[in-house]
Amino acid sequence: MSNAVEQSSPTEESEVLVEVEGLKKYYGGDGLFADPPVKAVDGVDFEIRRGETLGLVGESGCGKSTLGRTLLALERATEGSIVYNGTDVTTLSGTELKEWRKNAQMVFQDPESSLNDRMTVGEIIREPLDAHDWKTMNDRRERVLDLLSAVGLPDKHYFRYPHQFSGGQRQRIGIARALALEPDFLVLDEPVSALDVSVQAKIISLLEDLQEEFNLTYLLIAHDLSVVRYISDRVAVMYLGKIMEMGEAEELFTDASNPYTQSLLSAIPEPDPTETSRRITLSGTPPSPSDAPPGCNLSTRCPAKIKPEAYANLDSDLWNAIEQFREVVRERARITLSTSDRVRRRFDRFERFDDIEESMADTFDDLEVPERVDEQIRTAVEMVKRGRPTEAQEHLYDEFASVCDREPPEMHKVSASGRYSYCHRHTDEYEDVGPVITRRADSE
Ligand SMILES: Nc1ncnc2c1ncn2[C@@H]1O[C@H](COP(=O)(O)OP(=O)(O)OP(=O)(O)O)[C@@H](O)[C@H]1O
Repeated sequence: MSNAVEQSSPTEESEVLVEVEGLKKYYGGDGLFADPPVKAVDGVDFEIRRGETLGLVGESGCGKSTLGRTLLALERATEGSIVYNGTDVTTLSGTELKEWRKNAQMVFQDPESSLNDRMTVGEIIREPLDAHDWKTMNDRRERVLDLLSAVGLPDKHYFRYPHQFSGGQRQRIGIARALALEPDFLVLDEPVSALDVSVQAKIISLLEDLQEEFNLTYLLIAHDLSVVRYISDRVAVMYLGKIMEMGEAEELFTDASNPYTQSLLSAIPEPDPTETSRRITLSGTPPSPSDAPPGCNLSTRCPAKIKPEAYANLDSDLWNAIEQFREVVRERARITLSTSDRVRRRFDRFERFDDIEESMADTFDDLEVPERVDEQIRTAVEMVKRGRPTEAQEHLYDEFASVCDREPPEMHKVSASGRYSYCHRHTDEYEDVGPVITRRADSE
């Protein structure tokens, strides 16, 4: 248990290289009649220390690549600051931005498509040097030869073409190119996921050697959690545009605090088949990043969600059924109605959502439903049938929402090393995450 804190860590011995505050990256949403924006990154605060590897994990679409690209100013931030070595990168443009970009580069996932097949390897690696008019042509050639050697490729590859190489070799070329301008900071976006396992190990070891040799700082985006655990000093866990938990890698992997991290980690297969660990499944599907829940981002799927006071002692199956039904109504509210549907609704002829009755029956038929709950559900069903799912959604929210639906959680320091996590359960007011998840899983 802990209290909400300003972001801080007692182990902040090393120098901070990148400091991110309130960073948001939204797509679209401009204009009077536009759809709501896609909130790919929705207010993240963290820092990256010089020389460390920060792992960034989370389900597909949670905003990892967007965050990586925004940190490199390849995307313009919607809000917030990215202070790199004292400079707020979000305020740079033109020559200043071009000059800054030397410091920070990206290594892409797919070595098949990220290299231009019409250029020789030498030209590919030299291109950033040419673009920045770096020293003389002779110096550039020397630099490329040095880089080839640094990534373990012989000089003779200078005049060859990328298609003559294997995936691993192509990734070495991509890494050499990223290093050309002597950056301090690299975003590695799934750098090994397109490679065979045996090749993955070699590229990881190369990245480690280069980090040591050139004192590089890495942000490593990867979906393979074992790779992240192996290579990262610290790890940030992202869900729906927000960081849910962040801290020392080994500690986070063995003692996660946030329900989302616990669920993500429970999906890793046990190396020892005699050990059985429980898989924590999240209900439903992730909400759209253009329609995130108003409270905690995880509130629609959380395995440790807090129940509202009036229903604190409600049977777990019934509680799950209510949550499931709320999700069904939420899905209906996301459907854009055609003009004819809206006309029918106006004249009380709307029938498109009549099957909500069936969904209600499927969800609640085997359960004992108290009168108060029954009444609320039936009212919502009538609203949906009349073509007003948003009203139904609000009606269910008013009755069944808990603190998790209503308020975004604050950041809490959850370990002595300074790991932090966003969850309402990290306060003394509520039972801790672990026992709740275990009890709910046992009762299923
Ligand atoms: N240029 C864009 N325009 C509109 N939406 C975008 C754009 N780029 C990303 N998105 C949306 O932003 C959200 C986050 O995408 P992003 O690629 O950053 O996620 P991710 O975690 O890196 O996913 P993955 O692991 O699959 O690469 C997604 O909903 C995606 O569709």
